[in-house]
Amino acid sequence: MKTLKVALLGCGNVGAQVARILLEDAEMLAERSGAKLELVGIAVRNTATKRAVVIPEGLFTTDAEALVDQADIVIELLGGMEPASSLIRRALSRGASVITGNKALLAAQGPEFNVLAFESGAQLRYEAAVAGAIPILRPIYDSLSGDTITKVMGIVNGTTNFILDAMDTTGAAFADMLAEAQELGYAEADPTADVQGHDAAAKAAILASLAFQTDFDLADVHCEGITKITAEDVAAAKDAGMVIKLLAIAERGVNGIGVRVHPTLLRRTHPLAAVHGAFNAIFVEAENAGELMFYGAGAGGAPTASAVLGDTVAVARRLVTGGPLPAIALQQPAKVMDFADIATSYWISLSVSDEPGVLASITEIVAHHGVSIETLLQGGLSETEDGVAELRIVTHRSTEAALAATVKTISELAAVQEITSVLRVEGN
Ligand SMILES: NC(=O)C1=CN([C@@H]2O[C@H](COP(=O)(O)OP(=O)(O)OC[C@H]3O[C@@H](n4cnc5c(N)ncnc54)[C@H](OP(=O)(O)O)[C@@H]3O)[C@@H](O)[C@H]2O)C=CC1
Ligand SMILES: N[C@@H](CC=O)C(=O)O
Repeated sequence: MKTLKVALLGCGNVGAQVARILLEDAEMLAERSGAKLELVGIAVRNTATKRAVVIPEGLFTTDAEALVDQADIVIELLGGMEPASSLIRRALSRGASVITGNKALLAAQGPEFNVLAFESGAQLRYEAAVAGAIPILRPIYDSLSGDTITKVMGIVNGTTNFILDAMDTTGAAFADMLAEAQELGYAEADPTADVQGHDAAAKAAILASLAFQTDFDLADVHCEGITKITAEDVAAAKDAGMVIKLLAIAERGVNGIGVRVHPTLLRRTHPLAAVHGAFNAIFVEAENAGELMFYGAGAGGAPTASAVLGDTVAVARRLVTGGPLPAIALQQPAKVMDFADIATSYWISLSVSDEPGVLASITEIVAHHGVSIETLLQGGLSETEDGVAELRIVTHRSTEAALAATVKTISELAAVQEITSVLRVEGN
């Protein structure tokens, strides 16, 4: 049986689990690959660090370049831009195949890596980069290649779902749940990438690129994180039979493809509302397949390692059987829809002076901007002791531009004391 040399870059949350599986399940992996997968080394920053799993000491090295230069397959799980980018380029340039979970790097440099891989005949796979253990990239790119995808919408960040879910179900505090997500190995090395939405935005760019056969990068994704979501927002949503989730949405519109990440209100009857903890789920709509939903563990060492090993076996099989790689698909230039043109509906929560005519003025403003009201929550105005009343409005779908203008004009009304929150609503 052929032996393929595997270099592992990184031995953190995910890398340590990949090493464990490569060592513990070597026989099973060899049977499935048709080749012995020999772990020849693990590059880390500090070889003395105690690891989550027992790994022979002799495997560790700080010389990542030398390790890459002797490998048939390089698994990059360092995270960040450098040295990950240079090491991936080094591997691909010499024809070694690369597996990575580094969505931030792929969203920035994926097209260049694809070209390098094509030129040298190397394989590049990155199923772990989006939604942890869930097989989503291969289904989108391969299984649905005979269909036309119209929309991809999902929860693709485990850390933020873990935080928002805990705020909703137990009333836990944002900061406490972020610390726990870090402890459990869900968060990025710099967790601001999770809570500010950048991790989900990178995944949205990758999903959109594969779903719509065009190259999107981070700059094409409208991105809002969850740092402004308060306990009051979560409670108000709950009160209205809704839940707040951070969604990544890529959809075909009249003027192109819109890709966005933002906190979104969902009715509790929506399937995505039932995605708890660090789980992820992705809805795909295609012209002929209709609606599909993919669900599973979206973060964490072992679940993510499962996706990495799936790619490793797939790469090894091709290295064993040989044969030409499929020709690289000619990517169309991205026609990114202007965010202002995207159609959505708004939840507007505001406090107003409890005086006659307020409701009529607000209704008039909304209509003036061509927007229509779907629901006035809590029956419209509900009086409080100090003459201030809370009002919650859910609009029908309209353009972002019209909705933002509506909110601005409402905020200028003398009777409006504060716009307490503006969130988007999906699935109504
Ligand atoms: N955690 C998760 O749930 C998921 C993570 N990913 C992605 O997988 C990748 C790895 O994530 P994760 O395992 O959580 O990250 P960790 O921060 O836990 O681990 C990173 C590893 O890389 C090593 N490393 C970092 N920089 C260098 C360097 N300059 N030279 C040598 N070694 C270096 C570290 O070495 P040392 O230990 O010595 O410090 C560590 O072993 C990231 O791209 C992440 O986005 C993808 C899906 C899910
Ligand atoms: N930090 C990420 C890890 C997986 O991609 C997340 O929380 O989803």
